[in-house]
Amino acid sequence: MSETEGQETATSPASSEPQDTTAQEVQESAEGATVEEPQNALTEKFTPKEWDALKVFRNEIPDALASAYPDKSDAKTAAINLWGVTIDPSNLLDARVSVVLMKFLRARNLSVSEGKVMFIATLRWRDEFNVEAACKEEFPEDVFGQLGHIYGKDKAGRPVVYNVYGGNQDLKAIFGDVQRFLRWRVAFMEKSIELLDLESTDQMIQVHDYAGVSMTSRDANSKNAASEASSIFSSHYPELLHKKYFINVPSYMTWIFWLFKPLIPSATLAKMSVVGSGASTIGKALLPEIDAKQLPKRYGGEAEAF
Ligand code: HEM
Repeated sequence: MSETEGQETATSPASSEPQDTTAQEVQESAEGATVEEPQNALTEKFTPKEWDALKVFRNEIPDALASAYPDKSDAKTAAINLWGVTIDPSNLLDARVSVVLMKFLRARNLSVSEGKVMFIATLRWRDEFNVEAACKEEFPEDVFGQLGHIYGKDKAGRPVVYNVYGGNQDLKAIFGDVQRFLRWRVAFMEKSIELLDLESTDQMIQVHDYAGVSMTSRDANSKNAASEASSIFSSHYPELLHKKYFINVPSYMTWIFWLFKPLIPSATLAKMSVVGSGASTIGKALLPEIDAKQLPKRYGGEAEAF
């Protein structure tokens, strides 16, 4: 049975035309007419169970928007924008909207009620945190200029995003103001998401480079920043990560990985690997995913990058 077989739950009983369920799904509108379900390469991979959950979730969206924005009188009907996608409650039949909504369902094992709670909490958090302002903020180049790099793609076209938390960085200046760091980190995450077309790519690879860090780098501020950022990502950035590598981790510090275990959902933890130091060790871990031409030389690739 193909992955898309069984999605076609509401074809017109009068229709004797054979339906091409891989190209489009057909579903019944409120008036009983059949309407086409727009598809892209990502929605075509949804399973029948995922489609079922998505259809129920769509009906909950107006109510979710009303809960997220209690002060907005037209919240149930007004379109919102999330990660560059317009979510219009009056027309949710859009492939990229389906991809975004599916992230909340997948992060909650296809439970519509839990996915809805996460969706509402994410929209509220985005307002409270003021993600829009964080994205416009100018951060001092001498502090943040070398902290994040978006460079290259993996073999499946996913963007690769590097956080250089080691190196010769002034970690005291970076983490001295935890809230400012979080605004920078969230803005950097949003910038990385802009590279996802949500048509064929909807996840990224993240790399943390810890070259040169020591136990003294882990002060109260950097620990708070790390656990707060980690909690923001698991609560409000569902299913955006394909894999995450922690590279140049000093061997005596690998245990720190396990400190995060209680904070991170097990499915996310399974996407993470700790890699030792040196270009050849790192290359061995990353080259199966990222072509040498897309991988910086210092990580065992061939690219003349940062
Ligand atoms: C000593 C200096 C270190 C600093 C300044 C630091 C900084 C950070 C920051 C800011 C985050 C937030 C998440 C993000 O930015 O994507 C983070 C997350 C994390 N760090 Fe570190 N870290 C350090 C050492 C380590 C070490 C040695 C390990 C061991 C592998 C480690 C493992 C992790 C894990 C597992 C996460 C959670 C990732 C996530 O939720 O996506 N960290 N760290």
